[in-house]
Amino acid sequence: MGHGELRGVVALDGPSGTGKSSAARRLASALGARYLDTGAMYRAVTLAVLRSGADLDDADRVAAVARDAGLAQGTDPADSTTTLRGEDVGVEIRGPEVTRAVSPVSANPAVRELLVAEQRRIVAHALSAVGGIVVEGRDIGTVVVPDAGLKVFLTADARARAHRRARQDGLESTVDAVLADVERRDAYDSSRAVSPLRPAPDAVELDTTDLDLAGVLAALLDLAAGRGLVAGPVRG
Ligand SMILES: Nc1ncnc2c1ncn2[C@@H]1O[C@H](COP(=O)(O)OP(=O)(O)O)[C@@H](O)[C@H]1O
Ligand SMILES: Nc1ccn([C@H]2C[C@H](O)[C@@H](COP(=O)(O)OP(=O)(O)O)O2)c(=O)n1
Repeated sequence: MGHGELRGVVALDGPSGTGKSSAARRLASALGARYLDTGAMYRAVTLAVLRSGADLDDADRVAAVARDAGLAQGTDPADSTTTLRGEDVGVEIRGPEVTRAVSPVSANPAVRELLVAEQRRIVAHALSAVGGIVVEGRDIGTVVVPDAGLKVFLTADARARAHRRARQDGLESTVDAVLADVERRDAYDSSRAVSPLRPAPDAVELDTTDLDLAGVLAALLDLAAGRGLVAGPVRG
């Protein structure tokens, strides 16, 4: 409230546990904008692949399952739903089976081509409907919306990210296991051939290790306002 309205696209990228989802959702809510969680889309396709029994290494089969999955991703920051043929899979896509398989599925070039096209369609629709959208993922500033008005690359120490993730999952005792998983997925996502995780040359890097969520939101609001992306009253 009282922050003004987002005009254009804010792209938030970065590794797991840096706070992309939390920050993107809050920023979109504060600025009356839509919110797109692209990781949820890769996770939902991964769930469809696991359910189909397809071999994760069978690139053609995985791509065919992705095309037939009936995926729909909502953009309401207060309730962003992910459905497969109308079935809400928001909880299941956060489970360990999907988390284990999502990196290889998201490295599939045909899957990326399909989802990037869908993400661009969602962005264009949001811009014409409400004028602003916050999009988070790994390749938003580099591939999906290279002309975004603001690109932010979130970072944080791996151990801080593992602590956040473990707390989120209610597994405080297994920080070391979560840390290993976070580091494995970072390495995989950063080294894949297609759209590897890396900051766009014109992205602003924001280290969230020592910031709480309110601090991250304040920094993002300042950056968006500084880029002239916020119309109307800016704070107070
Ligand atoms: N700056 C922060 N300080 C403390 N906890 C945070 C911060 N950012 C995120 N978290 C917590 O860490 C967990 C992972 O955050 P999330 O937004 O899902 O990260 P990402 O989308 O980058 O994987 C969530 O439980 C969230 O509440
Ligand atoms: N734009 C995107 C978003 C996610 N991915 C891949 C890489 C990630 O390991 C998985 C899951 O992304 P998600 O943001 O849900 O993951 P975390 O919340 O960080 O655990 O999807 C991607 O390749 N490109």
